[in-house]
Amino acid sequence: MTAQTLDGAATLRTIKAELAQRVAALKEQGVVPGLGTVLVGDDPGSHWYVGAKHKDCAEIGITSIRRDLPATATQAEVEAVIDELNADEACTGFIVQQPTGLDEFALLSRVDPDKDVDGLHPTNLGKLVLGEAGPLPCTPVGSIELLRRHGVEIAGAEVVVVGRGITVGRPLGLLLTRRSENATVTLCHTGTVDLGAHVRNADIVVAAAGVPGIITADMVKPGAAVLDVGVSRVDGKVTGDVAPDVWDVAGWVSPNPKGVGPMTRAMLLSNIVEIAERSVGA
Ligand SMILES: Nc1nc2c(c(=O)[nH]1)N[C@@H](CN(C=O)c1ccc(C(=O)N[C@@H](CCC(=O)O)C(=O)O)cc1)CN2
Repeated sequence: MTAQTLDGAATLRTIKAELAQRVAALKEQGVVPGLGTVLVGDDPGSHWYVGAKHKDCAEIGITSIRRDLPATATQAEVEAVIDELNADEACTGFIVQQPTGLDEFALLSRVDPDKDVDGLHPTNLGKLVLGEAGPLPCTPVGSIELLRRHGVEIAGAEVVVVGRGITVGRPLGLLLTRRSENATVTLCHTGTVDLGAHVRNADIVVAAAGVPGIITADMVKPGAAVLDVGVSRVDGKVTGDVAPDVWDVAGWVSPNPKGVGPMTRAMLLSNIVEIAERSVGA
C-alpha cells in the first residue's frame, strides 16, 4: 500500500484562486490589503520563506511592504521597524519572520494585535485559549485545512501531535479540541517516554518535533493520516520528521516539502484578507 498525498502545493493554488476573488471584491470597496514582513539576518531559509510570501501576495493582488534588516540589527532597531509598521495605514497586517536571534517574545508582543497576521501575539494566543475570534496561527490552522480539504475525518479522531512549540504543537492541540473540530488530542514531545506507544493509537499524527525521521513505519497505525511538519536541513536538503517507509503503512501523508509549508503561506494570505474584510464589515 502507498499512502495518498495530502498535497499542500495544489491546495495553496486553490486557496490563492479563492482569495484573489475576495481581494478583488475588497478593492471594489476601496480597500487594498497590504502585507508587511520584517526579516532579520541572512538565513537562506528565512529569505526563501519571505520571498515566497511576497510572491504569493503579488499573485492575488495584495500589496507588499518588505523590511529586511542586517544580522547586526539590535532589538531596539527591530522594535522601531515594528512601530513604523504598526502606524503605517497601507500595512493592514505584518509578520516578524522567525528566528530573529533576538528576544522574540518582546518582538511579537510589540506587534499591534489587530495587525498580527501570524496569530502569534500573546493577545491572539489568549483568544485561542478562550475560544474567541481572532487571527489563528498559520501552520496549525493550515494543517487542519489540509486534512479537511482532502476529506480526512477529524471529528472523533484520536490525534497525536509530536512537538510542544508555540508556532505549531501547542496551538494545534487547542484548535483540534475546539467543538468545531472535536478531536481527542495527545500532545507528545521529545521527552515523551515511549513515543511509539502513543503514536500507534493515532488516527492522525502531526509530526512537528524538528527531529528528522522521528516517526517510523512501525509506530504508525495502518491507514492513519500523517502530517510531516518538522523542517530540518540535512546536507542542505529540507528533511521532515517522517521516515520514508511511513508511506507504505499510512493512508495519507503530507510530503515535505510541498505539504504543510505551502499551507502556512495559504493561511497567512487568508488572515490578511480576513483582517481587511473585517475593516469594511464584510
Ligand atoms: N513569523 C513566522 N515565522 C516562521 C513561521 C511562521 O509561521 N511565522 N513558520 C516557519 C517558516 N514558514 C513560515 O514563515 C514557512 C515554512 C515553509 C514554507 C514553505 O512553503 N516551504 C516549502 C519548501 C521550502 C524550501 O524548499 O525550503 C514547502 O514546504 O514546500 C513556507 C513558510 C518558521 N518561521
